[in-house]
Amino acid sequence: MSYAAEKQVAIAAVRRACILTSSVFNNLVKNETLTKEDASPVTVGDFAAQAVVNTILGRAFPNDPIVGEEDAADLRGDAATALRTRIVELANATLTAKLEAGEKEEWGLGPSGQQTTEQLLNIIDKGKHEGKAERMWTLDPIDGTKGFLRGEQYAVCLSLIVKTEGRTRVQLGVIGCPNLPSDLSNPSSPRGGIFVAVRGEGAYELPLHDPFSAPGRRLSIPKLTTDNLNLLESVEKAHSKLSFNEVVAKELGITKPPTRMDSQAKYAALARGDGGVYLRMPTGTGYREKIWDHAPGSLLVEEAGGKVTDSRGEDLRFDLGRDLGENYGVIVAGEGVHSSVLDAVKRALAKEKQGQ
Ligand SMILES: Nc1ncnc2c1ncn2[C@@H]1O[C@H](COP(=O)(O)OS(=O)(=O)O)[C@@H](OP(=O)(O)O)[C@H]1O
Ligand SMILES: [Mg+2]
Ligand SMILES: [Mg+2]
Ligand SMILES: [Mg+2]
Repeated sequence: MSYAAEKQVAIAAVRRACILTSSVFNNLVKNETLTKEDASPVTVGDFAAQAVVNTILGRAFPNDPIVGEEDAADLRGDAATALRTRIVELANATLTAKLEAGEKEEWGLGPSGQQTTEQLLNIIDKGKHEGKAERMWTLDPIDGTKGFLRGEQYAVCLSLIVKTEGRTRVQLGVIGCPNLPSDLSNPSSPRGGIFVAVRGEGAYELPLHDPFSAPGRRLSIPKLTTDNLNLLESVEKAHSKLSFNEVVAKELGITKPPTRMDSQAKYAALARGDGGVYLRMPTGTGYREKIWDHAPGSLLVEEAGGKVTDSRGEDLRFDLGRDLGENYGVIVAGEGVHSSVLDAVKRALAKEKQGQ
């Protein structure tokens, strides 16, 4: 299946959300960030971007469930009036902006797209789905919120997961990276891109502001050897075990320093040929990885010629609910090096067990 209609809607939704988040960053004021129950931050940008994407998906594919990271519970009380007002203003400004190439008014866009506060809170809550369905979307409206707040990497991440022939797999992935430099080695190179993959059709990078103007650049992971590999890893020490990565790098004979980057921009960078290995091993707190943090990125890398597994070499599970299941870590690499990385991870795990 080509998922052409879904792809068009998803690209348009991610583009609008990226414009919103970029404008929020430039105008973010102090009280526009909340701390969630798990102590992680969420901003007016995360909520408003989820409202925008869910509105578009809800209009274009009303029967599809959405598994979104955020919910509106913290926005409903009197204490949240200022926050709520700002989110409504941002979401409506984004939805009502004039129609661009590839967009349709029936998706809730353009001058007639204004929503009430209640409608927007309810559409944010459409993302509360349990994550088990024959067909569902995943949305991370701002992946890497901490990176977003630092003015560094973050991504708007959308995927479509479908069960076909008994297998639940990601079929479409769209990742908007407003801050990703076109050349990672040159931070002043032009920034921003939309990364798109449809299963069986390859991975592409499109221009962020005009994604329908051209077919985009096809992505293919170059054949790297351990001499020219380097690790891509999280910035936040709490999100993955960076000390373990050092051991794996040694096992692999990698000499280049790691590239640290927030969000699924790591998957996008890898798909484009930067780095070569994204390693995300659990820190031992019992945290379970979320499907929206890996679904679009994993398809993007696979379609660019890479492989994504856990540390046992097994496929990631997108059929268990909002979590990926028990956290065995995530190993992402080009086809040619994935098995060496997996072996190195296994050796490093064995050494860790022996207390070496
Ligand atoms: N303890 C723990 N372990 C592993 N992962 C966690 C943990 N806590 C949070 N998260 C998730 O990490 C998401 C951000 O991942 P990143 O790769 O961007 O991490 S990092 O910021 O680069 O460190 C982040 O996504 P966002 O919340 O969308 O930013 C979280 O879903
Ligand atoms: Mg995330
Ligand atoms: Mg997020
Ligand atoms: Mg978050």
